[in-house]
Amino acid sequence: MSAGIEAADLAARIGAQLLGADAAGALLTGASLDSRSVGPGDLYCALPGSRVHGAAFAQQAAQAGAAAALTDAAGASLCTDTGLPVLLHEDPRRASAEAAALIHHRPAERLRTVGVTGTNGKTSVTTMLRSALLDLGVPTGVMGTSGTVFRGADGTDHEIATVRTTPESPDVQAILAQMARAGTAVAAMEVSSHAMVLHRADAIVFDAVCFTNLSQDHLDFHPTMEDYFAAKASLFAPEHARAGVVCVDDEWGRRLAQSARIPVRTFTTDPAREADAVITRIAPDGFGADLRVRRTGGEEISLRAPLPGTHYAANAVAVMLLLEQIGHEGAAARAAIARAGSVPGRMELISQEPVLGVVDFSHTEDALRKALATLRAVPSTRRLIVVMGAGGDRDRSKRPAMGRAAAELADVVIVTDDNPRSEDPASIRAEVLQGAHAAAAAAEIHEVPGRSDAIALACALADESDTILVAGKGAETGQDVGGTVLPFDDREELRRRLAVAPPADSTLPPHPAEGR
Ligand SMILES: CC(=O)N[C@H]1[C@@H](OP(=O)(O)OP(=O)(O)OC[C@H]2O[C@@H](n3ccc(=O)[nH]c3=O)[C@H](O)[C@@H]2O)O[C@H](CO)[C@@H](O)[C@@H]1O[C@H](C)C(=O)N[C@@H](C)C(=O)N[C@H](CCC(=O)O)C(=O)O
Ligand SMILES: Nc1ncnc2c1ncn2[C@@H]1O[C@H](COP(=O)(O)OP(=O)(O)OP(=O)(O)O)[C@@H](O)[C@H]1O
Ligand SMILES: N[C@H](CCC[C@H](N)C(=O)O)C(=O)O
Ligand SMILES: [Mg+2]
Repeated sequence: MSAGIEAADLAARIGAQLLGADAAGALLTGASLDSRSVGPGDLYCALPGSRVHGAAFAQQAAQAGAAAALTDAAGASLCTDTGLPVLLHEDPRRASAEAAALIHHRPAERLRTVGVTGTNGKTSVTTMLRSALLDLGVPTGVMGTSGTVFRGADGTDHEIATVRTTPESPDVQAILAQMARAGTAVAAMEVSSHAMVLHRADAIVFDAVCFTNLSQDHLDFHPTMEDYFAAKASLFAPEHARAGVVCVDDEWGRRLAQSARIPVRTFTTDPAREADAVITRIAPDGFGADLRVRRTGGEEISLRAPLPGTHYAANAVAVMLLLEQIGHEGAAARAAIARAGSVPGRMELISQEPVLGVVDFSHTEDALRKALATLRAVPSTRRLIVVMGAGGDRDRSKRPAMGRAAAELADVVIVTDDNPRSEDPASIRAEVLQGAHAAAAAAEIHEVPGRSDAIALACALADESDTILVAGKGAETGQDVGGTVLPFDDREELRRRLAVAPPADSTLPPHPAEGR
């Protein structure tokens, strides 16, 4: 089905006023809210931003072939000046999702959709879900931090290089349309809190949604944890989803289970708690774990988590419950989870001996604590060495908390850089170090500017039976310094320093390389 709707029809359906002579018949075949990616026939969504009004770029969008603009009163004159037909709406950001859905003929209704939210675990759960569904023979796509990949009905894999955890709504709708056209049966996507506030995942009623957990992050964008929670919780409403799965390990999840306006099933890693699925036993096995799970009614089932730690046990159960909600139940679905394999850059095993080397995307205090506690529990671990830092132009208040967590749980902490972006790397390190030094712990603390040198120091300090965790960047392939992204991959760097051979090809089509 090819995209397209006439401007007058679109304006009527989104409740916009249409301005411009001869505007009614303009055919809109795509949409974009960034003038730099507008193509011929697109609706340019000129939105008010935090820095500038998108209408300032309407001329550029018109030159690139836009067929109309969607904007608010503040952007109207700049848009009409271009001569383009203008759809005037009081909330153009919200309207752009609905407009893009209409232009693409509501793609979310042409496949099954799963949305995963929570501070940590979104990429892990969507990736594990994709692996399990592919194993079950279901052509599946994922959209998230690691980019977008999807399998068509003919078995062909496609890749789209998306950058955000949740792309902008016109991109989300265009990608879902591509998936639907290719015959993808299930689309699993990460839904960030930014996405909920900025209406990126509007105009989708997910068949199933999942809440993994909430802990401190993004307090640069959200004024309070309550606001951050409210953004994520808003996904659990009939206009966004039909059914949900909620981890009730933390207080936020318990509140969500009570307040959700859609039916939800709950799960927990705490055997003392009540839930629809309770993990009663986690038996580490290799670099994964065998789980026992108690279901409603008391039935006990077995499930394999492909990665270690209580958090990956929780993720495996989340995947099991999501599969149930989209019609894949029982032993076959559980066997597919067991075969799911690993998640790039998440507790990724780089070497096993003489040093256990692991790369993980822990970039919050909670994730760092989980990763360090998991590695501490590995019987072969003698000393635990962590290389970590915190991102620039992101929540500053998490930096000391991350430093403190590292110093409390590791024996050696090497504080280094992690995408300083526009900030001074030394001042970011100072904030992390302040937390590390404040910890009531005896950890040895080093500051090493330059991530490559930091990883080198970790490898030099490691003796036989020590464990190295390189935290924060996971599968990222670049280091953003002052807006320039320099090639950098923790996994390659650690492999090189430990003189480990790169892994054999995975059987799954790879995710596109993560940007930053
Ligand atoms: C904080 C945040 O999310 N800001 C988003 C917001 O930017 P803004 O309001 O500052 O936009 P602006 O720079 O004032 O520009 C106004 C408008 O002009 C447009 N523009 C601007 C310049 C130009 O040349 N042409 C053009 O059309 C912009 O696309 C925008 O629509 O609206 C823009 C699009 O309208 C988004 O691209 C932008 O995301 C920026 C890039 C961003 O970095 N977001 C990150 C923090 C983010 O979304 N992260 C979450 C993290 C998830 C997680 O970790 O859980 C994610 O989902 O990825
Ligand atoms: N269920 C979980 N609970 C807590 N921590 C987790 C969980 N799952 C994964 N983690 C930790 O969080 C890190 C990030 O995981 P993942 O990439 O899956 O999260 P995300 O929600 O997609 O993050 P982002 O917001 O950056 O997209 C992992 O490397 C791991 O350390
Ligand atoms: N989705 C997260 C990723 C953070 C990754 C970390 N390496 C950093 O740069 O802070 C964010 O944009 O906040
Ligand atoms: Mg993610």
